[in-house]
Amino acid sequence: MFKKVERVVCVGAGYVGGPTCAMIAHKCPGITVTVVDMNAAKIDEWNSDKLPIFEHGLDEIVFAARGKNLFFSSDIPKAIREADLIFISVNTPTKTYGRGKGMAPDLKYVESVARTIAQYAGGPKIVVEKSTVPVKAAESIGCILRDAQKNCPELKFQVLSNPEFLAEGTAMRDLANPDRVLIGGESSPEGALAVEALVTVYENWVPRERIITTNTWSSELSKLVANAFLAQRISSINAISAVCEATGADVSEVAHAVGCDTRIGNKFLKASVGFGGSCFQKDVLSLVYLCESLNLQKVADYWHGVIEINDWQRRRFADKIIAELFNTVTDKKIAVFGFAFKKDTGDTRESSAIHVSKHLMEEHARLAIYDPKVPKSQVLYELGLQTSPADVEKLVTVYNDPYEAAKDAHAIVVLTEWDEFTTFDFSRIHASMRHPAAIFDGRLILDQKALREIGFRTFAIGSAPDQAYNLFGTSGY
Ligand SMILES: NC(=O)c1ccc[n+]([C@@H]2O[C@H](COP(=O)([O-])OP(=O)(O)OC[C@H]3O[C@@H](n4cnc5c(N)ncnc54)[C@H](O)[C@@H]3O)[C@@H](O)[C@H]2O)c1
Ligand SMILES: O=c1ccn([C@@H]2O[C@H](COP(=O)(O)OP(=O)(O)O[C@H]3O[C@H](CO)[C@@H](O)[C@H](O)[C@H]3O)[C@@H](O)[C@H]2O)c(=O)[nH]1
Repeated sequence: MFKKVERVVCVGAGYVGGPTCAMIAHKCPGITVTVVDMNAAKIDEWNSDKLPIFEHGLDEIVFAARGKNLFFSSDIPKAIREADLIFISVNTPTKTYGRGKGMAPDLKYVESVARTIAQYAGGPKIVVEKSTVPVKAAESIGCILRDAQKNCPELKFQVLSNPEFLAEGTAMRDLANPDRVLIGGESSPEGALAVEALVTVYENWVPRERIITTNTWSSELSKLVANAFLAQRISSINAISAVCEATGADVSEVAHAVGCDTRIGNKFLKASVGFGGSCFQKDVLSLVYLCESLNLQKVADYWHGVIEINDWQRRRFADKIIAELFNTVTDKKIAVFGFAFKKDTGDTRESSAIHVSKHLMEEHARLAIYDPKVPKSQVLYELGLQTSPADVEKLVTVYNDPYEAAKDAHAIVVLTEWDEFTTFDFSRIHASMRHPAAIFDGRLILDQKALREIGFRTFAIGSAPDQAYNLFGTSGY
């Protein structure tokens, strides 16, 4: 029933759908790939010279394949009709209303795509969940598709789970050389054929031993668990960063010493002002909600601790800034360096910068925000959602020049680990600031000693105040 895959469609032209399909088109010249989206403006951008998202290496691949075997279109019915295999790669944000509000993922977009496929398929299709979904979501998609089969016997569907593990900022590298590709499917002969059809697509560039096949529910759950484990490592080291600050241990040294144990490993142990991004919080909350729904409250509480520590770390950092600026930031200009949730992306979803900025705005600080990739409109939009447009208007200015942002500021707060921040002329910056001038490094990227020699008061996550300089007390938190 499922022949060799020649036409792939991806519904959802976002951070996952765009780069993933660009990579498939690049690696599989024999496959025609069409990416569709209900947002026509976004499709226009994908068809333009300025793509809607920034990832190293993405432009080159898209510009080379576009119009040959890679297409971006708003004609969803046509694309679905012509496809052999359809990726569902739409957003699954945390619900903001109703049952499961603030915890469960909103599956309305996934369901809507399933219904559209049911309506326009016209023949056999392999439907692949690429979106991150709770366990058993494939069952709901299958149910909608099976219902359509009742009136149209030529329709045949197999639903697979194929979660995506790319990280933003390194998406093209991750896609070109994944640690693993995970495919879950039914154990029936038809299911096995569908799994094999998708394996064949990935085999164009991923070694077979790195393609893992499992049952559908293992695949869906593994995605949530992978993100929960990664987020847990960050919360673990961030919890330890507080112990370091109180004791004179240094969190980078501790992370290095601990991470050298090959059983633990050295990745995802960088202390920070808290993890951000569209995935970690959403997916850990989704796991917590799942556990609660299964009456596994102890397990739910355990994973919820990861989120609690993350919120606490953001708050703790903001409180430290306020305490060290003599317990008041009212009307003080504070330069914020970095607004994206991590370097090498313009994405601000759930960025810790939003939360730290919000806490400082509640204390009436005047924020001067600089980020090399995040547009002004996006900064104002994100902060407007958290506070009020009037407060944003009054308290926030977005700068294109970091030196202007720092001029006359009482402090600089580093919230994203952009490489360029380490290249700034901090002597020049110090000279232009109000004194005593302070730097709060929430990403551990700056040379504290060099900054102190220039004359800055410094604070870095996870390191105790330098006793030789004795610039900060231990008060405040
Ligand atoms: N962003 C990441 O780094 C990442 C990595 C791995 C997995 N994921 C998961 O992948 C999924 C997609 O994430 P994303 O970051 O690409 O989201 P996104 O918001 O960037 O893109 C989703 C796109 O889907 C479109 N869409 C929604 N409903 C639609 C419909 N019914 N028909 C057509 N188009 C529709 C939206 O217009 C949007 O352009 C999520 O489940 C996410 O958790 C994301
Ligand atoms: O040691 C570390 C590593 C990361 N972070 C922060 O954690 C957040 C997430 O970073 P990262 O995981 O690199 O980026 P994402 O794009 O959110 O990718 C995660 O979420 C994706 C969506 O599910 C998954 O596909 C990826 O595998 C998973 O890494 C960012 O704010 C980072 O600054 C730290 O604070 N310390």
